[in-house]
Amino acid sequence: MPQQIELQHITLQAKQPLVRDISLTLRKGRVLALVGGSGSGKSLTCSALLGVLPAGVYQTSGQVRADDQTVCPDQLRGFKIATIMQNPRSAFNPLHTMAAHIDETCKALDKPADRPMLLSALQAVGLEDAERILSLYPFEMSGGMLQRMMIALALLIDAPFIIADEPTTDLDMVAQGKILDLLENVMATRSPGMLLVTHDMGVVARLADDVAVMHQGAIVEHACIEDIFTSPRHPVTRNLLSAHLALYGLELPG
Ligand SMILES: Nc1ncnc2c1ncn2[C@@H]1O[C@H](COP(=O)(O)OP(=O)(O)OP(=O)(O)O)[C@@H](O)[C@H]1O
Repeated sequence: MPQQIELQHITLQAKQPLVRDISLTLRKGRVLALVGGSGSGKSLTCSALLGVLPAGVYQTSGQVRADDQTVCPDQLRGFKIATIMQNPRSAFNPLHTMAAHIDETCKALDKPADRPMLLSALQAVGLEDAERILSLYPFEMSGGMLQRMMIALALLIDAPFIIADEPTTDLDMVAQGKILDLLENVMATRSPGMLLVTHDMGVVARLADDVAVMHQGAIVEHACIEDIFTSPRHPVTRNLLSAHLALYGLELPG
């Protein structure tokens, strides 16, 4: 199993450049937060890592490496990298039960649908009544339950890396808190490498070890969590922190 996955000098473009010369390293046991305003290029960076660029977007340079070997992202998706997406409802087929989703995922990855592992993954995410949960269709579940199910699938796959793209954005405050507890627990018990995409500096403060800040398709600051919160350098980082502190009536020291 790889210990680190790197994006090296990735440049993406459609009619115009969208993402410029991005280099990031995900390490097992660490959470790298990718933050930045809307449209700064966070999701496209994740898509490049997963090899699922949208139609009309092309990679013009760069590579993905697992440990020290260049790899095709197709080899990583699912097998080595699990994804937890924003808006969990759109990630599930409305015509399939949870049991069918699990079968499909296991078949796609050529993994046996191991019952004890499945029960332990559901229990780990707090979906206790396994029989009932497995019989449910997505419309019968809340956003928080579906997000838990996505995390359970990531645990079942047992991928060493996880991309969590805005995992709490569409949830109410209580559900958000529970999902953050769960992600903290996943890090403590399984130590995957995690790429956490978020706008929310509160989420960053809770989970991240390192932070990369994106602006207009480029990484403008990359530092450990302590440095980001105590001595942010780039104006975009300072703005993100100011907006976060303002929620608590605080200001960034000059
Ligand atoms: N399929 C596409 N064709 C052309 N441009 C695209 C396409 N997908 C995204 N873009 C553009 O690329 C830029 C980066 O988009 P991206 O979705 O990566 O931003 P983001 O940081 O994830 O934003 P958000 O936080 O709002 O999800 C934006 O300017 C967006 O309009």
